[in-house]
Amino acid sequence: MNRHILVMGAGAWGSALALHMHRTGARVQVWARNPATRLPTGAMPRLPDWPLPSDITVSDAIPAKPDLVLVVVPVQHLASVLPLLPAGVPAILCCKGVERASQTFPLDVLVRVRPECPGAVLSGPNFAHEIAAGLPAAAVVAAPHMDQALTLAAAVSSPSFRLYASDDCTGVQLGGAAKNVIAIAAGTAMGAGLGENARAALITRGLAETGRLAAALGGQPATLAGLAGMGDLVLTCTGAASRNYQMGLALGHGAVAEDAAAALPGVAEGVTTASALLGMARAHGVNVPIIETVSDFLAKTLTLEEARSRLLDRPLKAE
Ligand SMILES: NC(=O)c1ccc[n+]([C@@H]2O[C@H](COP(=O)([O-])OP(=O)(O)OC[C@H]3O[C@@H](n4cnc5c(N)ncnc54)[C@H](O)[C@@H]3O)[C@@H](O)[C@H]2O)c1
Ligand SMILES: O=P(O)(O)OC[C@H](O)CO
Repeated sequence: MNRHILVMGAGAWGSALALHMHRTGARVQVWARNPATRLPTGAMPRLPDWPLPSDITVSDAIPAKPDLVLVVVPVQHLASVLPLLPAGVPAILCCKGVERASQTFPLDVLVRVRPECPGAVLSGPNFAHEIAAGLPAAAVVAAPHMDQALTLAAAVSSPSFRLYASDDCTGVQLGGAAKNVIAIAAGTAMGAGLGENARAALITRGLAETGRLAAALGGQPATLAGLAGMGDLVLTCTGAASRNYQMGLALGHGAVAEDAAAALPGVAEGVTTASALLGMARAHGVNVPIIETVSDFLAKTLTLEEARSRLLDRPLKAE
């Protein structure tokens, strides 16, 4: 069947997902707020030259009844884009983070802005340029009910991009949000020359605090051992292409946060998510020392040396 897919957002991830869906044989239409100035993907330094085929239309038009919508704008802009969603069409939110103003996940934003639209999320270890190149990858589609998640995972899967289904929307969204914050910590440690041992400790203890938070928020800690948790955490904390990791590297080298963010080839969601996740954790009485340290470091209430000391000088405890 020639399914009609609308991709909202024409950045790196929206473009990669448009190419992926086009390869499955779908008819793909991309919505961009300003199609004339859509960045050709080849203009991004870390991306190979992968212009969209001419039969993927890029415009500011929203079709009335596509079969599926993929929403791929940064989390802080989600609420301004969702009112454009065609009514009654399933939407998969493909962004990773926490809305700062409301301290809520993307699916909560959808329920607030468009409660009548059925929603799901897609998250996992996926660099856009690798998906665009058709390299093998896997991710998770989570929806409130497993049958919805299975249907949507099947709608997006291909022989090179394997989608697993989950009904743990909280765990999947938390994994995608937290890994960006931990990756800033990992990059900072590497940039400051603290070494591979320090990075491995940050990844492991970052996963531990994310698991605690998942349990408190009503998610399943086991989800954090999967693709949307450990899988994405490892990729983002070790893959040089990660913008969150690059942000950390620059901070570790001594850059000012605003300059480091401006030099990135796209959005680093961890920058805005750090304080929002910390707010969520505090509201639920959960101790998240790495997320707290990244948030305070980004807010410039801690120096790098103070951040290092704060993490290492805490009382010893059982693992
Ligand atoms: N790039 C990746 O490898 C990757 C992979 C998985 C998930 N993600 C997630 O996908 C989301 C988008 O990331 P990206 O890599 O595409 O970012 P990007 O910086 O490459 O592009 C963001 C796009 O959003 C558009 N945008 C910004 N504000 C908007 C608004 N108010 N209305 C409409 N469009 C707006 C920008 O014009 C741009 O085209 C993020 O949450 C990111 O964490 C990215
Ligand atoms: O470049 P980043 O840090 O936004 O990471 C991209 C993807 O989320 C990796 O899964």
